[in-house]
Amino acid sequence: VGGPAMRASQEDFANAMSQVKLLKKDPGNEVKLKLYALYKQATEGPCNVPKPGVLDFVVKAKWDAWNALGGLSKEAARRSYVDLVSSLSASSSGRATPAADGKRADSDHVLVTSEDGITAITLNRPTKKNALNTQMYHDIMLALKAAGKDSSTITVLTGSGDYYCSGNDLSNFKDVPSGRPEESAQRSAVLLRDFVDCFIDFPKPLIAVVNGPAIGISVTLLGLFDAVYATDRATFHTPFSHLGQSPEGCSSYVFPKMMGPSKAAEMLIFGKKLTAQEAFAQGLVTEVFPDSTFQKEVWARLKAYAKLPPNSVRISKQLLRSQEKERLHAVNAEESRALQERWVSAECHDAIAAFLSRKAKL
Ligand SMILES: CCCC/C=C/CC(=O)SCCNC(=O)CCNC(=O)[C@H](O)C(C)(C)COP(=O)(O)OP(=O)(O)OC[C@H]1O[C@@H](n2cnc3c(N)ncnc32)[C@H](O)[C@@H]1OP(=O)(O)O
Repeated sequence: VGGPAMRASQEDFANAMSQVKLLKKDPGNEVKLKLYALYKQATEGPCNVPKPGVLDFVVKAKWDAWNALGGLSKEAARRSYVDLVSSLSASSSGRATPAADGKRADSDHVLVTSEDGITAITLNRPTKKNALNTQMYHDIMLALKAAGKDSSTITVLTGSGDYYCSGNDLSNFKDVPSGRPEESAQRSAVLLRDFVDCFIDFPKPLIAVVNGPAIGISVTLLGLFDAVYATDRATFHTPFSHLGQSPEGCSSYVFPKMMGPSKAAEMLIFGKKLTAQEAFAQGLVTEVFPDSTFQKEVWARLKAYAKLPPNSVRISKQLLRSQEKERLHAVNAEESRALQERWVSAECHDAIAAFLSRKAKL
C-alpha cells in the first residue's frame, strides 16, 4: 500500500543521507525532525531512551518525533527516509513546490500557483482521474507546508480534468514487495497520518474547489476544509467497506458531528454515493454551482475573499479550529492504525485485486 515497489537497500539509505547534505533549501524544522526520527528508527529501531524533561525543548522535540514512530520496522523507516529525501530533492531542484508569489512551480502531478493572494494546489493526473500516488502525497504535504507560510491569504485545492480526485491510487497495492505486506502497511499508515496532520494543522483558510467526482480520501478530507465549493457534476463517494477498508481523514469523527450518525453511516459504512446537492444538504459542501459557470463564479468569489486582511483571516480560522485540534490528531492516529490492519486483510486484498484485474469498478 502506498509505497514504491522496491525495498530501500542500505545503499539507497546511504545515498539519501548524502543527498540530505546537498539540499539547496533548508527544509525547515518540522521536516528535519521527521528526518531525524526516521534516521534513528532506521538505525536503532523504536525509541529506547527515557523521555527528557519538558524544559529541554530541542531534545524533547527530537524524542517526541522518534517516539511517535512507535514500532515502525527499521526497513520501513529506511524506505520512508529515502522517499522523503527524494521528494525534498525534487522540490529543492525546483521540480516541485513551493511556489513563490506570482510564479508557478510544478511537480509531475501536483501543480502550485500563487497569484492574487491565492495559492492554488492542483492535482494534475487527469488520465488516472487524479488518483493519489505516493509521490503526490509527499508533494501535497510540501505544497501545504509552503502555502501555510507564504504571503497568500487563502489556499485552494482543486483537480484538473473531469475528476476532482479518485482517491488513493489502488496500484500502490501492486507495489508491495512479496512477503512484506506488514511493513508496507506500516509505512503507508505513517504516510497517511503525516498527510492528514498537514490538513489538521493548516494555519489559514483552506478551500476545496471540487471540479468533478470525488472518491475516498479526497472526500473524507473535506471535513477539514473551511469551505467546499462544488460543481453540480460532482459526486461524493467513500466506498471503504467495498474495498475492505475503513474511513480516514478524521471523517469517523467529523462526519457524524456534521451530518448526524445515520447519514454518516450511510456514507462511511455503506458507501452511499452523494450528489452535490445531497452533500450540500448534509453540510459537507458549502455551495453548489452550475457546471457551466462553476470556474468563473468560484474564482471570482475566491479573489474577493483573498483581498481580506490576511492576518485577521488567519487568526479567525485558527480560533474556529483550535478547540478541536488535539482531538483530531488522536482520531487521525486511530484511523491510521485501523487502516494499517485493514491493508493486510484478505477482504482488502480481494477488493483491490478485483479492481486491478478490471473485474470491479465503483
Ligand atoms: C497512504 C494513504 C492511503 C489513503 C487511503 C485512502 C482510501 C481511498 O481513497 S479509497 C478510494 C480508492 N479509489 C477507488 O476505489 C476508485 C477506483 N477507480 C474507479 O472505480 C474508476 O476508475 C472510476 C469510477 C474512478 C472512473 O471510472 P471510468 O470508467 O470513468 O474511468 P477508468 O477507465 O476506470 O479510469 C481511467 C484510468 O484511471 C485509473 N484510475 C482511476 N482511479 C484510480 C485509482 N483510484 N487508482 C488507480 N487507478 C485509477 C483507471 O485504472 C484507468 O487507468 P487505465 O487507463 O490505465 O486503465
